Amino acid sequence: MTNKGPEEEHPSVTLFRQYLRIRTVQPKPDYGTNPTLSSILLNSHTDVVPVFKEHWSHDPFEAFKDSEGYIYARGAQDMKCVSIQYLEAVRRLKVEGHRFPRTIHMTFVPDEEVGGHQGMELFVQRPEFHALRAGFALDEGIANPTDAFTVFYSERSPWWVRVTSTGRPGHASRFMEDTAAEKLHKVVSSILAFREKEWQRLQSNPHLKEGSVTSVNLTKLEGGVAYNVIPATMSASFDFRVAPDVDFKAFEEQLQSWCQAAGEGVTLEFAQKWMHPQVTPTDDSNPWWAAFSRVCKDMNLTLEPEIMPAATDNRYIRAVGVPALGFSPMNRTPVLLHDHDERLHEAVFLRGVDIYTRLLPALASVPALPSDS
Ligand SMILES: CSCC[C@H](NC=O)C(=O)O
Ligand SMILES: [Zn+2]
Ligand SMILES: [Zn+2]
Repeated sequence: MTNKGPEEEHPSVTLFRQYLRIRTVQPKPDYGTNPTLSSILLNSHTDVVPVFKEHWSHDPFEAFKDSEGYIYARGAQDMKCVSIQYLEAVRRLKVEGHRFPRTIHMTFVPDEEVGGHQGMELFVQRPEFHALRAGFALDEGIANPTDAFTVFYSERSPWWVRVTSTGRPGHASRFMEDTAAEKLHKVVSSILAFREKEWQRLQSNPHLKEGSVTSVNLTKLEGGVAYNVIPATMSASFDFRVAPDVDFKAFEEQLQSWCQAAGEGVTLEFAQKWMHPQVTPTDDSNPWWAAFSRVCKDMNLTLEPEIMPAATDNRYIRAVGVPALGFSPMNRTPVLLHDHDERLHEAVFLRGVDIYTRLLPALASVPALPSDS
C-alpha cells in the first residue's frame, strides 16, 4: 500500500500514526521535553450525582442545548465540562505543534462524588501515581455568577459524626427520667447553637467566605419503635465541614464535651474524619500560583481565591505534598452543581477551553524548581 494523502486517510489511522511518532522508548520515554522536571496533573472525575428527573426542564442525560446556547445535563458544571476542556486544550496545543519542558498528565477518576475512596484516595498511594512525578495539579472548582472566576486553594475537612444516645426505656405515658431522646436533644441543641454561631460569624464579616467558617448540618435522625414505647437508643448524624484553620484536637474535644454534658451513655463515632487539610499558597512565593495568576491577569480574568466549602479529590493530592488549585472556568454562571437543571452556556464552555489553552503552556513551562531535583 502506498501512503495516502491526509485527506483520504481515515482519522483513526492518522491519530494512530501521530501516536507512533511519539518516542515513548523506555527507559527514557519522551513524555515531555524535560522529563527530569515534575509534571502537571489535570484531574477530573467522571461520576455525577443522581437526578430528580421530574424537576428538570430537559432530560438530564440528553445534553439538550436551548436556543440561547445553554446546555442542560447532569455533569454540565460538575465536572464533565472540565474533562473535555482539558482534552480540547491539549488537542489544540498538540495540533499547533507546541512542546513544553514539563509533561502534562490527565487523570479521570471514577468516584469523587462518594468520597474518592476507591479512586484518588488509593491512587495517590500507588507507585503509578508517584511515577507521574506531579509537581502541581488542577482539579475542579465551582461556577461564579459574577464576572469573576473562583479559584480554590484549600478545602474544609469533612467530619461525618454519628451521636448515639442510650437511656431508660419504658411506657411512653410516663415521665421517665434519663431518656435517650432528652439527652440526644441536648447534643443536637449544642451543635445547632454552634452552627448558628458560625453562620452569624459568616454573615457579619463581609471578608469571610463560606469556606472560611465551619459548617454543620443535622442530616439524619434514627431510632424509636412505636408511639408508646420510649426507645433505649436514638442517634443523630451530622455533616461537619471543618475550616482549615481550626485546631482539630480542640474541636474534637469540644464535640466530646457536648456529648458528656448531655449525660451518661452518649457517645460519638466518625464515619468520615479528614485530618490532613493543606493550603496551597496564593502568593508569588508559589511559582505555580505565579504562573496561574499571571495568565489570568494577561487574559483580564478576575480571580477570587477561596477555600472549597465541599470536599474534592484535591484534598488527597495536596495531602501527598502536591500543590493544587480547584478551578472550573465558569464565570457569569449560576452555581448549579448537584442542583436541578444543571447547565452551562456553550460560550462559557468554549471560553474555558481558551483559558486552559493559555494556562497549560504557562504551567508546563515553569522553570526548574528546587523541589524538582
Ligand atoms: C466527604 S466525601 C463526599 C465528597 C463530596 N464531594 C462533592 O460533592 C462532598 O460531600 O463534599
Ligand atoms: Zn465535582
Ligand atoms: Zn459534585
